[in-house]
Amino acid sequence: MPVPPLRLGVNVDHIATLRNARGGRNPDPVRAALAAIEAGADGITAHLREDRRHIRDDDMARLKAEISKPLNFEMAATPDMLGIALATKPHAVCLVPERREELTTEGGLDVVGQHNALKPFIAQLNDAGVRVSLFIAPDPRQIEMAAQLRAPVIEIHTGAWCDAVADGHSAKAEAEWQRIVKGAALARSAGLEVHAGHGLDYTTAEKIAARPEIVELNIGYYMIGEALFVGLAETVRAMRAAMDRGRKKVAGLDTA
Ligand SMILES: CC(=O)[C@@H](O)[C@H](O)COP(=O)(O)O
Ligand SMILES: NCC(=O)COP(=O)(O)O
Repeated sequence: MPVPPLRLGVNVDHIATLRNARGGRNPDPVRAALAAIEAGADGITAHLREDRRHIRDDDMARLKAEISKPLNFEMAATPDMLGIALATKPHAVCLVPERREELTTEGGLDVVGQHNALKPFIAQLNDAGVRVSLFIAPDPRQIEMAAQLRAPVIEIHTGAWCDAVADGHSAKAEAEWQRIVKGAALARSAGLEVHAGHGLDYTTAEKIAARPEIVELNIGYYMIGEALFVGLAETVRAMRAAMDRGRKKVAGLDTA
């Protein structure tokens, strides 16, 4: 059987985290999205959190207006967010759990416990032609309920696996990996499209890319961090050049 291509969705949330540290407009997550697409990203992911800690409403609107690739709008299942998503009409909405006090999205959505509450959100988004994805742990009960709820897509939360790999907890990492492998196979056999993401780096992305059931990875935080190092030297050179150009404009200046 042919192996489907694996799409890369670049999450630009943490460009906005940096921008918000100073307020203002820089660095701009839309500029980052355009650069990511130019470099080969197949789509852009952004999470409009209820507390607006990174992406803001106008970022989401600008992303939808300015990017040429699919926008994956991550959000909590709340009436306010549903209204914004229906007005924005992104390619996809990924429903995620949210707690204000968390540092990052710590677990998957409890679709088993919340199936009655989630049903109308999924139905309205489906009716609006938005592809719905549920961000869940690789837990068989959650996967089966996602299929029953008629969500076409799940995104497996890879955070627990990535944390265990990064912390060198090999037994835990292997157990989490097996959950992902089995969960991806179960989801595929239940007719779901399978995505994965959270905390992926080069090593974990390479490993999970070998799972043929998974057709999309959404990756942000690690790449934004790496981009600083890859880009810093060039940025320092550009700043040096700008300063030198300015200095040369001062008539008669002794630059020795
Ligand atoms: C749902 C998800 O995994 C991403 O949206 C990621 O969580 C973004 O980073 P924060 O969790 O820090 O908002
Ligand atoms: N849904 C996961 C995502 O968009 C990216 O997560 P991370 O790489 O920023 O941890």
